[in-house]
Amino acid sequence: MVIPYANEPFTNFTLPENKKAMEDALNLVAKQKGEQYPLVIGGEKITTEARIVSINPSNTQEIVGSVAKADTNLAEKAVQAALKAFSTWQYVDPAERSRYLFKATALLRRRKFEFSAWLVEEAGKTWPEADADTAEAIDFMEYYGRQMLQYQKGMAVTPLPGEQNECHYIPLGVGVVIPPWNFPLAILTGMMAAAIVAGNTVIMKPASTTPVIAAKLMALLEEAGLPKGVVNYLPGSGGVIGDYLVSHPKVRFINFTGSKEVGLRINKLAAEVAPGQKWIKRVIAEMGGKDAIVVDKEADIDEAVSGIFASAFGFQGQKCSACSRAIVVKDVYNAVVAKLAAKARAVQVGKANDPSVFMGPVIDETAYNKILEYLEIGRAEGKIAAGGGKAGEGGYFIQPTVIAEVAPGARVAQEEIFGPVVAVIKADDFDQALAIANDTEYGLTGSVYSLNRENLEKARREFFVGNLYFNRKCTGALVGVHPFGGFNMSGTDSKAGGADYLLLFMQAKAVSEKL
Ligand SMILES: NC(=O)c1ccc[n+]([C@@H]2O[C@H](COP(=O)([O-])OP(=O)(O)OC[C@H]3O[C@@H](n4cnc5c(N)ncnc54)[C@H](O)[C@@H]3O)[C@@H](O)[C@H]2O)c1
Ligand SMILES: N[C@@H](CCC=O)C(=O)O
Repeated sequence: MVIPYANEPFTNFTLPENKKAMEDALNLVAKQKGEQYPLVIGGEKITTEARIVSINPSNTQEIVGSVAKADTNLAEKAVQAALKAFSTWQYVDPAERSRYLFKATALLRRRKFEFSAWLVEEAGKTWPEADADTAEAIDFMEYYGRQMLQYQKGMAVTPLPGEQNECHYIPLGVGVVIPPWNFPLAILTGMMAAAIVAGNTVIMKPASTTPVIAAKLMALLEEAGLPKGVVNYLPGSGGVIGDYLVSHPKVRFINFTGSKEVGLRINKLAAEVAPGQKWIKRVIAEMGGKDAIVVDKEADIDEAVSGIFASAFGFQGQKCSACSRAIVVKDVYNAVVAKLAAKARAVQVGKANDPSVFMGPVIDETAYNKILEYLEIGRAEGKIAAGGGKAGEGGYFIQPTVIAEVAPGARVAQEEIFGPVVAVIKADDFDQALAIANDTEYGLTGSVYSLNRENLEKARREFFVGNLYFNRKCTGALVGVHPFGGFNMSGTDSKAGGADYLLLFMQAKAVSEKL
């Protein structure tokens, strides 16, 4: 008997005991900084001469840790280990598989502050953002564990006299899990947990900027007693081992979350049938966004500004769900720009481990330079109303930036910047605002601030995004509550954290016996 599912509560850091627990966790992490982590293949720990070094984006002089780096030989070894583990794991009772997740969740809950502290130091997440990432990882394991108990019952079929019929779910095989760095615990955990609880075995290739938190997750799974080879931890270059694994004839599915460019490449590679391959590979690809918040002339302007601010600048705008376009009806445009710019100018940017900071660094030098380039593009395409440059030395700090007077087709209004930058676009009326919102190749999240029921209903029908919100921010989907995934170039709309998600990792077998 499992207790009903409920979302993990967020931590209130204004309570002295929680603040102290987080400070203790950061101290613990500080003592472990610089440590080395091996690959884990079929339970065997393997070190390599080649390394991936993880740098603290708040302090680029500091090494968070270094991990072994797999080549294609080790990738092959990982496929073989996962195949071997699959031969038994596929027949383990689904309820038993769920229990491994419940145990791992219990362990993670006990060490919640510690995992959040690693996210602060390795990903540059502020305390609340790190806490939300850890809470979501907990939710994914709890939720998918319970979902598997439902799917275990099979699909309902129509009774036929003289036959005994059933339709039950079986796993697919060996999968490759390729996560992004921006939710390096939650998304990785969710993608891995769904696949294994459904009876598959996986190779987990973490993002190269956040491999240490993934090593911590691997250790947690081992502590939970997960059989060897069910999950294999394989950091390495995306271009080298990523391509090798995606093209491998024995790989049955790829569970990817990341950029449009890499997602499309994986989709194309996976579609080619390799010699010895006897299935069509399944690709789950969740990709980028260019998400919009529409503000109607009949709206609570202060609420709208708060929603845009939180969605555009939370975790430095590095969320696929981030608001990178605010589309405002002309009657309230100037008021929204002025209030948003004032709020952005008041933001404190600094080291993520400082609890007084609202915005930490962006992830790495490549992101830093790319965002700074977009700020220059934005300067030419619109009017910088706040921010527009670097925000300090020693780490990858960028000011929260508001670009006003941007045309809907401008590059900063069309391309995913993945940083703390929002383009504010003026619309003549609500219908035009909605048309501008839909005029993008992406379709992930969107939000509408309006007090006009007719306009809300129009948006409900016509705003073409996978996750639509009214009168609230467009980030922060909760597992079980807001199944997550987008349309068009935002991906395959897999609806992570939704009741259908596990079906992506299973196939249904109908069995009929004549009585
Ligand atoms: N839709 C969603 O649910 C969602 C969630 C989070 C992030 N994202 C998107 O992710 C992007 C940011 O993440 P990122 O910078 O890590 O993305 P990315 O595409 O650069 O990398 C994602 C992963 O792919 C790997 N990779 C790179 N080349 C590969 C290859 N040739 N074969 C296989 N794997 C390869 C990387 O090592 C990494 O683990 C943004 O576009 C963001 O919108 C989407
Ligand atoms: N699920 C997260 C976004 C994940 C992508 O970065 C949200 O809803 O904000």
